[in-house]
Formats: sequence, C-alpha cells, structure tokens
Amino acid sequence: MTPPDASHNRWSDLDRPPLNATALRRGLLRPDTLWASLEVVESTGSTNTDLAERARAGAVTEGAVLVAEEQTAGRGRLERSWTAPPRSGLFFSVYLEPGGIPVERWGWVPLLAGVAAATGLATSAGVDMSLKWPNDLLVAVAGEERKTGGILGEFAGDGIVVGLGINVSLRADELPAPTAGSLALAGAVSTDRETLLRAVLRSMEHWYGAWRAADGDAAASGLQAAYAAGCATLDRTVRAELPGGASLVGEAVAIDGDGRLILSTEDGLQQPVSAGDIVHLRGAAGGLT
Ligand SMILES: Nc1ncnc2c1ncn2[C@@H]1O[C@H](COP(=O)(O)OP(=O)(O)OP(=O)(O)O)[C@@H](O)[C@H]1O
Ligand SMILES: O=C(O)CCCC[C@@H]1SC[C@@H]2NC(=O)N[C@@H]21
Repeated sequence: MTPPDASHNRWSDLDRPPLNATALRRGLLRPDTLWASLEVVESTGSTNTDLAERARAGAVTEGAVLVAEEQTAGRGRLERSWTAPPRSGLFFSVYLEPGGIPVERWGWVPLLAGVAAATGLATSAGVDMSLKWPNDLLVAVAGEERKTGGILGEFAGDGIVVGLGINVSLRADELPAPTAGSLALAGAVSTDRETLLRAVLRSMEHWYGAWRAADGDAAASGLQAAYAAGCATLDRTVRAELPGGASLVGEAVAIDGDGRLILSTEDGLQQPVSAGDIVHLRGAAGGLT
C-alpha cells in the first residue's frame, strides 16, 4: 500500500516537523518582554522583505517576529541569495526600533544578533559556535570552518529589520555551497527548532536590553567584548574583499567601537573595514597559503 505522502521524502515529515506557533508564543510573548508578536508562515519570498514592507507602512511594532517554514527568495548580504530546503532550518526576521539611541550606533544591532545567536545556539544545540566578521555563524564540520548561519540587517521605517538564517538539519548532500554547514553536521545534541529559536530570541532580548540600557554604547554594555571573544576572524590573517572590487590583506587585530574590523597591513597601517567579505586565510601573519 502506498502511503498518501509518498511524494515527500522521508525527511520532510519525520525529521523536519513543523513549528508550533502557539507553543512558541506561549514561551516567548510575556508582558514586559521584548517580543510582542510571533507569526509562523508556511512559505514566503523573504521574511526580511515582508517585515520591511510592514515597517515602511507603519504596520509593525517593535518586537515583531516573523518566521517562515520556507523562503522562495531568501536574501543574504551583498545581494546574495539564501537558499535552504523547507523546515531544514530557522528562517526568521525581527523588527527592532532603537529609538533614542544615536543612529550611528544602530550598526551594532546585526552584530548583537550574531552574538545572541551564537550564544543561544551554543547552549541549546551544544555546538561550539563562532562568528566570522561581520556576522556569519560558523561551526566546525570535520575540523573545517563552515557557515551554518547568516544575518541580514536592513533599515526600514523607523527601525531595523534583522533576519537570521540558520541551517539546522541540512545534510551534506543538501548544502548550497562547499563552505556551508549545519548544526546537525556539527554534531548538535538537539535539532529541535523550537528549542533553538527560543534560545536565540531570549539571548537577543538579553543583549538588546543591555545595549539599550547603555545607550547603544557597545563597550559599556559588554557587547564589544562579547563579540570579540566569539569572533574567529580576530588574530587571523584575512583578505577583505571590499565593495567595488578592491581587496586588502592583513591581520585582523580588533573590532572598534563602531563595529568595524581593524586590519593591520604589511605596510604597518591600521585599516578599518566597515563592509565587505572576509576570507580567512590559513597560517599566521606573513605565512599565507
Ligand atoms: N543556507 C545557506 N547556508 C550557508 N551559506 C549559504 C546558504 N544559502 C546561501 N549561502 C551562501 O550565500 C551565497 C549566495 O550567494 P549568491 O547568491 O551570489 O550565490 P552563488 O552561489 O555564490 O552564486 P550565483 O547564484 O551567482 O551562481 C553563497 O556564498 C552561498 O554559499
Ligand atoms: O549570510 C548572509 O548573507 C545573510 C543571510 C540572511 C538570511 C536570512 S533568512 C531570514 C531572513 N530573510 C531573508 O531573506 N534573509 C534573512
């Protein structure tokens, strides 16, 4: 006898159960907490696009969370795409309105999301997590650094939409690129997406509260130090591929108060990098391979 869902592969329903929005709301939406609403949609183009549209229309309040089981036009930084099979990971965006905080400090919000996601996932999935500047989430798969998550922050309306894509149960044959990984491939003790999402959102609430309480000062709130402690880019020789095509090689020596990566180059200069792609090069400074 043929089961009614024979067209699905065996992973779709057993290993990738749907999210329970009611349970998530019960655990996260409480009076006096940051998270004000949580919606789970079956499929959409991009949760960032959707929340940004709502923010521009004034149709969303701070603390809104939009989660999709599947994205058909997921977007990454630098006009790239974000692709993953339905329910293989967490694809969600949050809307934050740090009114009163000087806008030049808002650039810390996506970095804050990276610290929160890395901390929340390390605890809930039991996997060592690190950050590649600015905010890729890295895990080790068979001793190799792999990207298991990415973060896209976009100004919209009076606030900022921060979208997170986290590869949870992706198998090796499903990876969108050789550089990608997943929590499962990194040996996660749990791949329960509700547990992971709750942990990330709670950690984000903690860091956002601390950052706001310090008036957006990343040093005073401890955020700058937490970011540096989790950042795998620091103390490495890296190549920064800058917008416009130029590139810069140097040792990553610090994250400054504006969240920029400081490279110490061969000519002895300290060059701040505020946007671009970082490639971690092997070997110590001067010993590139
Ligand atoms: N789920 C994911 N996990 C990790 N990395 C991802 C994921 N989805 C997309 N990426 C990465 O994001 C980038 C997507 O960029 P882009 O849209 O330019 O695609 P591409 O595969 O690099 O090139 P193109 O689509 O132009 O052929 C790639 O580096 C890809 O590896
Ligand atoms: O690594 C990157 O370049 C950032 C990837 C961000 C992906 C997430 S998935 C949820 C949200 N919606 C999007 O379209 N993008 C972000």
